[in-house]
Amino acid sequence: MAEGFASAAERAAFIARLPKAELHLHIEGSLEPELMFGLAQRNGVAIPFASVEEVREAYAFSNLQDFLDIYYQGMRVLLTEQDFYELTAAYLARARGDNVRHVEIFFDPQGHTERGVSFSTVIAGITRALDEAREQHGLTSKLILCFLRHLSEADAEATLDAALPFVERIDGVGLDSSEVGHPPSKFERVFARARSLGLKLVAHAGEEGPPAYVEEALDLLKVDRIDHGNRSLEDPALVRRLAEAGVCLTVCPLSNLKLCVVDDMAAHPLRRMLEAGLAATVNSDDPSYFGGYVNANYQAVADALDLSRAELVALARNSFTGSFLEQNERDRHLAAIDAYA
Ligand SMILES: Nc1ncnc2[nH]cnc12
Ligand SMILES: [Zn+2]
Repeated sequence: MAEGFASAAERAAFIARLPKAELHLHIEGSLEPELMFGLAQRNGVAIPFASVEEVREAYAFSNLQDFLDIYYQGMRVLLTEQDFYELTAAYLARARGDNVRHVEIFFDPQGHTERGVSFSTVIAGITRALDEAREQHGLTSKLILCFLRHLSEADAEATLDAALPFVERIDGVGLDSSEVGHPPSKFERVFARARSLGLKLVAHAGEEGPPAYVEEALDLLKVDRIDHGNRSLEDPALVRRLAEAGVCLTVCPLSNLKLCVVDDMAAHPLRRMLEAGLAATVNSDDPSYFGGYVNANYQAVADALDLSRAELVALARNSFTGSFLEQNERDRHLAAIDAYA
């Protein structure tokens, strides 16, 4: 057992009560099969599954694209403001159960507007649940609009236009979907416009794509954080740069395993990232599809790598220092971690 824990059960209890932030969560990826079935029925949307068990059996992926095909199909049951509210409220309840104190949520508006669901419907449902969680439970949040990188930059520009009436409710923009063949450079102009609007910037990079995509995200998009970033480790100069600049990486262990970014959790690069001085964090990405929410991700990687108390505390601290919270809020959470640890 790692230093500081008498047993795996003691480490599990420590993780469960550790205050943490989640910085990489696609709200559409938290759609549990039970809710998918319920919404399909309520909205009269046909889905190609006969049971919840059949849905879960379909969640066997050999790469990112395999997953994305089923993820875009799943979100077709989301039609009304109430649907987006229920989806978001269900995730926030899970997050609270994992002692998550702050969340930064991605949403994919193009996955909805292309089906005729308006931007205002999506954002009204999500923000109603976020506001409720803040008022009732003190769970704070930021909202990040992701552009789908397999679509054109013109489509992303039109999406940013559609977001303008709601820009007060949006904290940042991101870049997700099929990575290889869709480098960050494709979105340089729309990210520059988002930056000029005062929005924070993040991008998925180095999940399946090469280290050069991480460099492009930094140099051309000028991102504040890198989502995933695993393949940065292939380039020692890039690792040094990320460490020196303190760039937060939002790492997603169960996602990496399910999408075959790593072959085995014991080979996960999280400890190597920490040892290299990278500001790595642990997140769930698409928890309904990948088999677990944030504590399950901490648990899986901690068990496989035998992470110590100090390493777990570092990961939780990184989740707040890498967040878009105001400094005094970050300090309040860091003090809570120190008091707990
Ligand atoms: N892990 C992931 N990578 C890229 N796009 C995504 N969309 C939802 N999850 C994603
Ligand atoms: Zn992601």
